[in-house]
Amino acid sequence: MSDTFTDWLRKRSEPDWTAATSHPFTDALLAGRLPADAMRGYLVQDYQFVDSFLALLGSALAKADRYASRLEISNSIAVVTSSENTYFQRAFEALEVSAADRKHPRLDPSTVEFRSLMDDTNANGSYPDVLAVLVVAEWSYLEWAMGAPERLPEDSIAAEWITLHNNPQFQRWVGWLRGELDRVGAELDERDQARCLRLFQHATRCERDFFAAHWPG
Ligand SMILES: Cc1ncc(CN)c(N)n1
Repeated sequence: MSDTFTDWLRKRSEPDWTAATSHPFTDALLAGRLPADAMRGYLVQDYQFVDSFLALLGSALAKADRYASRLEISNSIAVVTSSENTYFQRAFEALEVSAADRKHPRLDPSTVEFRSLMDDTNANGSYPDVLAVLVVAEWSYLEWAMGAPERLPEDSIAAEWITLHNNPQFQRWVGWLRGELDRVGAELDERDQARCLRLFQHATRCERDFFAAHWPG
């Protein structure tokens, strides 16, 4: 069977893709041996990531070429703004994150870089461009989280972060998102496909660097 557009994007993003999806940070998270300080720092920065990520989902919603796609995207927006948001609030309580760090933490350079990629794609990108960045953010998370052992970490903050990213609804969403980029990507000319590839590669490096910034090893 021939490669889909997203298979091609991913292959052309190696070795960064593998570095982002089998990082020592996620290996430790899955094994239940990630230090609480590392998880706290990561989640504080990730909450800032989620702000721009949500705006990027909104950009996809606005730029989509059909109503059925808008419905799929709005389902994902509902998850980010409900179960994922309450997860952050509970995790911040459990990890004793200060009010200042919940709202206005000092941003790590890896957060700044990822946010500016998302904000720029939101402001200037086409629908396929936006999808390219979203696909990396969601597919890479699905991939590491699917490596979860049968016995999840006892720590509920770690366990829940894993299941948020490998549950059947999330698997279905990532499958849809990839299919959507395969659909609209097939219509692009070579120049526009190359721009999607550059965005995909940039987002993959951002994912790798985000984990590296919080890995104490
Ligand atoms: C950095 C990052 N990338 C992706 C995801 C999954 N939406 C996330 N929560 N954080």
